[in-house]
Amino acid sequence: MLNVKHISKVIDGRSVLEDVSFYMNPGSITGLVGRNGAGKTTLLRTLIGILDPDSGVVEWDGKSVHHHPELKQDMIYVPDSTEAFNGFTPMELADLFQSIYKKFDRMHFLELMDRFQLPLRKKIRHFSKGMKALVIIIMAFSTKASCILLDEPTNGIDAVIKKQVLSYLVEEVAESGVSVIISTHHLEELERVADTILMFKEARVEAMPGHDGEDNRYHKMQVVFKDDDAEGLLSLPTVHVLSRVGRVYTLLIEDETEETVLQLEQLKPLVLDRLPVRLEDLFMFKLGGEHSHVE
Ligand SMILES: Nc1ncnc2c1ncn2[C@@H]1O[C@H](COP(=O)(O)OP(=O)(O)OP(=O)(O)O)[C@@H](O)[C@H]1O
Repeated sequence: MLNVKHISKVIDGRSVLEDVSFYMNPGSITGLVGRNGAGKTTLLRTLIGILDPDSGVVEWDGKSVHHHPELKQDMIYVPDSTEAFNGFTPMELADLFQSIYKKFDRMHFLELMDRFQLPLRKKIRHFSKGMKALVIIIMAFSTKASCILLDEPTNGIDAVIKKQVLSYLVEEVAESGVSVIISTHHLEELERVADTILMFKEARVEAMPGHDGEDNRYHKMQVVFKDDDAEGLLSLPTVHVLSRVGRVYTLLIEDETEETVLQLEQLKPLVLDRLPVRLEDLFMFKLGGEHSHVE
């Protein structure tokens, strides 16, 4: 199990990680989201031991990752750029990984390369983005590491390959019980696969359940008012406006929903409908800033 305890990191005088704590169970997928420059890559690089935290500890199965280099056999970080691998063929890369990761499963690697019809002896620089993404992910899972950190794994790949990559991830996690962290800006794909979402804001991380992007604390409603006067609505402390187009408001309601809905009904709206909460709604609400909604 990965256990991150109160890690903090300052880079160039700026606090990038501040008292970050969370844990990750075996056989789970954790999504890491946050705005550009929030600190996602820094967190992944700190978890794997490339960067040292200024304070706090990262434990894998009870041992500090930073004090037990042998744990690196069981953890792998896949960066968002695969340029370093361009000069290799997949077979050459497999040889390299096998020399580093003692549990590297060559049969598994060959089976997957065959399943996804990827060439073994062609230089990776000649692969499409999608093929590159798949090879690197296959390579990571073939190491048989129990903790796999993926930085933007589906960047720039088309919807068909993305679906294949995500299905493959879910299958691997279910079968082999590995723990996976995926850092991504593609919120809709996390909704489908993540058990937990870690949301970055101002160097701090909030963990929330990932079930289809829903969070029990929040409910989404669409309201249409008879006239332009929605002052009553905006004065309700548990109501946040996600968007407004004319008299149509999309709202995120926090806690005490029934009471708030009663108050909304008293404003006699023309329409008051419940909508499913998407991860994107929570992202906009929590990370979008004060003026993120459409006026
Ligand atoms: N080696 C470094 N030197 C100086 N500043 C750095 C370094 N690494 C990261 N930073 C700064 O730390 C902050 C977090 O960067 P990081 O790459 O972790 O963010 P991110 O969430 O992964 O961003 P993105 O989504 O755009 O990839 C940024 O302000 C970045 O400029």
